[in-house]
Amino acid sequence: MGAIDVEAKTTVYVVLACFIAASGGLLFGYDGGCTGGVESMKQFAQMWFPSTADVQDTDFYCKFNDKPLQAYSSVMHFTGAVASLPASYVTQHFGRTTSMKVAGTAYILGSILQASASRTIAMLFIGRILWGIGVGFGDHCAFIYTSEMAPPRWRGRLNTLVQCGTITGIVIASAINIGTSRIVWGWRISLALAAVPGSILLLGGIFLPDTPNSLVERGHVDRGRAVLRRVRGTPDVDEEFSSILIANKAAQHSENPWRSIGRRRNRPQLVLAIAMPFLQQWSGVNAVSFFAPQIFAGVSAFKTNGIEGPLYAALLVNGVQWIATIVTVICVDKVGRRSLLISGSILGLAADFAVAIVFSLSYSGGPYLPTSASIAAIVLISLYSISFGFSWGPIGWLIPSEVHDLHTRSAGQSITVFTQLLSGAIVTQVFLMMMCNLKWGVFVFFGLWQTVALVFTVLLVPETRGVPIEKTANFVRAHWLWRHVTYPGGHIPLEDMDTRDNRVSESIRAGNANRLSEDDAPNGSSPYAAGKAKPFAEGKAGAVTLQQPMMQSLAPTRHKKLPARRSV
Ligand SMILES: OC[C@H]1O[C@](O)(CO)[C@@H](O)[C@@H]1O
Repeated sequence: MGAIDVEAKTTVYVVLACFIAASGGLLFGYDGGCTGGVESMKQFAQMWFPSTADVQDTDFYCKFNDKPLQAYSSVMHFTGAVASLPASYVTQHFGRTTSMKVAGTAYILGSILQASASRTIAMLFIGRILWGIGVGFGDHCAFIYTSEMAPPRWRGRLNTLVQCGTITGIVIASAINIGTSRIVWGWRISLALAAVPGSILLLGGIFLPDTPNSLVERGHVDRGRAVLRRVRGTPDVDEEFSSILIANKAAQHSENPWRSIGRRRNRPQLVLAIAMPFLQQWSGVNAVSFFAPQIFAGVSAFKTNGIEGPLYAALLVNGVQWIATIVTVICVDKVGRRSLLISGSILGLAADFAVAIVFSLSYSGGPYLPTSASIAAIVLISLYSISFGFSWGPIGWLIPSEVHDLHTRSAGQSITVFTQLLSGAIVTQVFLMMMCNLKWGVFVFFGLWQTVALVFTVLLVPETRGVPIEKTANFVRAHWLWRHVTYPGGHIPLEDMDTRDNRVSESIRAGNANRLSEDDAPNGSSPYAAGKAKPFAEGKAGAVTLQQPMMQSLAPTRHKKLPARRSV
């Protein structure tokens, strides 16, 4: 029995399309890297937040504990969280590329407003609100676009490009800030340059094709097939296209996706959609990415370098994260998601606790840490940053974006973007206040969240590497623990067994669906549920292959014999 490799070619075209879509991440990153640095520039601080402009003698932990400054930092996140909800509607009903256009346009307008702000601080805040809209829409569509365009074997790699875009944006903005901090009104240049990633995304929205899944979902079946042929670089796409059609057919519920996602059968996906971005943010990454210049402004090793010293430290910490993220882009489809998450959590929590120990032992009041402690802090914060870069940074986005059925995918992605940005907003808003009150304890706090993330991953995160996107939802439902949440008694119904198990698919082909469940699943337990059958077969180099009978069992006529799907 021949196995059919559904891995189509990974064409230059699809890689390029995903690169452009990944600039949805660039918007987010540029914002993060730019804002922290701009806030630490003297002219900007004197003009807009005068109480933070002269902090020479203030306590190390409390230097930047300024309410308006925190509000300016976090307003982008709050708006982004809110914007991700309408983004779901637009992405689902008007296409992924329409959301790209909205995101790019809002971001460009936000840059113009902030860079030209004078007299009233409202211009700064409105500009940042527009950036929030850009990030809410941009993150929403970028992850869905890359997941749907990518062939299964490359999905992890292409999807993690978005986070790679984010950290690239942070690094570029950190480098630009070093240059602009030497120029009078340099902060305006930093803010104006944000229009560049906005323009890339806008042009992408105008010139890129929408995904085959979105086109089919919106009734453009022929265009969907044509795009699939173009991105796969072959006319022979019938098998993949038929699974998109079937997934679309299954998705044509009359039920509202927001209601569907709350159903019992979608509970694991919903929990992953919320927990992954939540845990990603509560590991404290924004404290490091956005506030690195502020943290390092209190570190004695940099005090002689004026404003530039902390900016260099920020560049270093984000630069190592950038390298770690690229490593994951390269290896995520080989190594798998779980092992990266687990090792990242362990390294991250160790680094957090170690930073807390260094700070607690060396702090004796006053504005600066001793030099040896400063160096230790930079090394440890860099280690934390590396751990985030190869694990929760990219994979905290990847898993939630690939686990939903087509019908609930856009709503699910909104929930993820909403949770991510809301958590980011809260961390951003309270971090400087927490640092002032908890002092080194803030790093213990973040370390504890990393411990929660570790336990969550071990128990509840399924390994979705190589599973075709049309099948990940059933794959997750069948996870050894989740299946007890998804199905009454933990028994997987036959219609959800769209696995590569030959026995299942051959029996379906032979019209023995009912016999299979009686013979092979005594007491109602299925061979899959009982762990006898392997859900997915792996070919060479981790490529997932579809078995011939499985493909035939996917044909709509074969489903006639299957029991009707219940809403659980
Ligand atoms: O790389 C760090 C950055 O990435 C994000 O997690 C977004 O994916 C941000 O919250 C953070 O600042």
